[in-house]
Amino acid sequence: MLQGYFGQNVSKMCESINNDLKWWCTSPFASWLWGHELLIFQHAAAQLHSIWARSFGGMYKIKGALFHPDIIIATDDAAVHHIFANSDLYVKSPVFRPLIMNILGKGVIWAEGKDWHRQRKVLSPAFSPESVKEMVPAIYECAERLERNLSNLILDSSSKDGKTLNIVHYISACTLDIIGMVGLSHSFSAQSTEADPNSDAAQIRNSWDDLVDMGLRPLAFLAPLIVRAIPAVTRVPLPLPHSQGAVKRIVDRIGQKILDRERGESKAESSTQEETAPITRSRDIISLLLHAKQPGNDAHGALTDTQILDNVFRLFLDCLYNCSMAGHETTATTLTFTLWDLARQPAIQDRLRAEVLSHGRDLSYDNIQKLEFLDAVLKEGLRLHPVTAQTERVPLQDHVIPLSTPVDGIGVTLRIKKGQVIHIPFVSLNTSPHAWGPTASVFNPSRWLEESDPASRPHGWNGLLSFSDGPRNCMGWKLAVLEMKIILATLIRSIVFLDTGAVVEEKISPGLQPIVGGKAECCLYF
Ligand code: HEM
Repeated sequence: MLQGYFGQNVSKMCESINNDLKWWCTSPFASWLWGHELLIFQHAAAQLHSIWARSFGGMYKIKGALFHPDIIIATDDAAVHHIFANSDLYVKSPVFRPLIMNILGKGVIWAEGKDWHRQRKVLSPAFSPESVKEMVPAIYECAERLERNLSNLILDSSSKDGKTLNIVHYISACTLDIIGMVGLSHSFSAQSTEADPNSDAAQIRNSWDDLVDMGLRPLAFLAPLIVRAIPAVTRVPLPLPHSQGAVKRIVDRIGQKILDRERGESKAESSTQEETAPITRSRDIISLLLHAKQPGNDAHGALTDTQILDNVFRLFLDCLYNCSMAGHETTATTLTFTLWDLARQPAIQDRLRAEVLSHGRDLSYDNIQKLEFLDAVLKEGLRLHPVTAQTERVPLQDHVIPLSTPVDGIGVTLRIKKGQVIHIPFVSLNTSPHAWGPTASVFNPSRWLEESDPASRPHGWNGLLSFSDGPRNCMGWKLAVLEMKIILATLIRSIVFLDTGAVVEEKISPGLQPIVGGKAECCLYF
């Protein structure tokens, strides 16, 4: 029988769950082989955790697959805040680190301890408010290109009844172009209408599609479980790391080219600096990393070439696997889901369009900041569809976790052992009725415009866990938010998005994905 962590009554849970979970209710045991993990995989992202958290409270245990010890699911606000605040103690699973290293290299996402502190410090200036503001012209350029491309496609459509497009690829091409320009001063031309199918952008796109497809197959359930049961398997060339290896090779090659170009430029700069006025150094990420390597700059210590490449790579495949998604894919997926929400709620879409158009066609940076409803729509999209649907942490020593809701027989703290695997489902936290009220699962941007005491909100960015929390929160959140606001405002001012009526399921592969008929896609009608 499913054990509420603290032994709550299972019949209480049965009252609140829907029909397709009846099997679960009547099942006396978790599967002896798969524990509860197969069931969780078979459902929509974190769907079961949201239900179980309502029945068992903020902390409960599930049975691990392949005889893995029980896993704690944490959705208690104080506990989750405590875990993220102590990021040196609660680390990403050591078992999966070699896999992350194979896929992502030894960049900031893989690093722990002193290495992570150093890399994060070196990267931080690239994401300061001033640096992000400098990225605005590039973001506008790409957003307007997307608006033009979509408008032309709609106008060219021979059908009088409008046009249906899978919006995912268009938005992701736009955000790839943005990340190329702001991160690397590199143009991928992903939005070019005459795109070469062999171009880097096309290859990145194809590899990403392969990865998403693979994540929807049964192997995606098995692969991490096998790695967890037999960690040495990460040294065997498995299909999954191979597919990502292809992307890594592309990105390493681009990264190396950019590195050589930047090195050439810095040499040229230093040889002319004595004769001319000092040259303003570019603030893109690669330049910042190279700056950290300059002799005499001991502030952060020198990064090795491999670390520089790993961080370049990191830009493209940001958060992949452990926290999933590429820097551009995270943003693209959030936008896709938000547009889908707007397509299903035409009144909300109209209200957003009216707000954007009230500023004319001049969508300056300052004007964008003033758009309160746009801000509310974006927050609501991020709340309902956190692309990193869940994450995992493991304590390096025995520890005591504080709880916001005292539990009978346990009290206000929970003692946990070193090595205990803890899963934190962001989706469930962001849609908890306890924090967000009875309409927690409904797309209702107006909730952000209502008076509320900020202290009553959960921890995280505006009470959301979408960008995680604590010292290891998302480094790119300011860029992501600005980028999404500009793209959304640019599109909504001239295009009306309509729902096709297709049933879209949200699955994790490797981050949250819109899935229609077993395939990753989100079609909208224009
Ligand atoms: C909507 C867009 C985005 C979302 C929802 C998002 C979400 C997240 C989350 C949840 C984490 C923590 C994952 C974990 O610890 O398990 C993370 C980490 C990170 N994100 Fe993002 N991200 C987004 C966009 C970006 C962008 C555009 C960049 C940079 C270009 C970026 C850079 C990073 C970095 C560097 C980390 C690792 C931080 C560290 O470990 O110290 N993210 N992101």
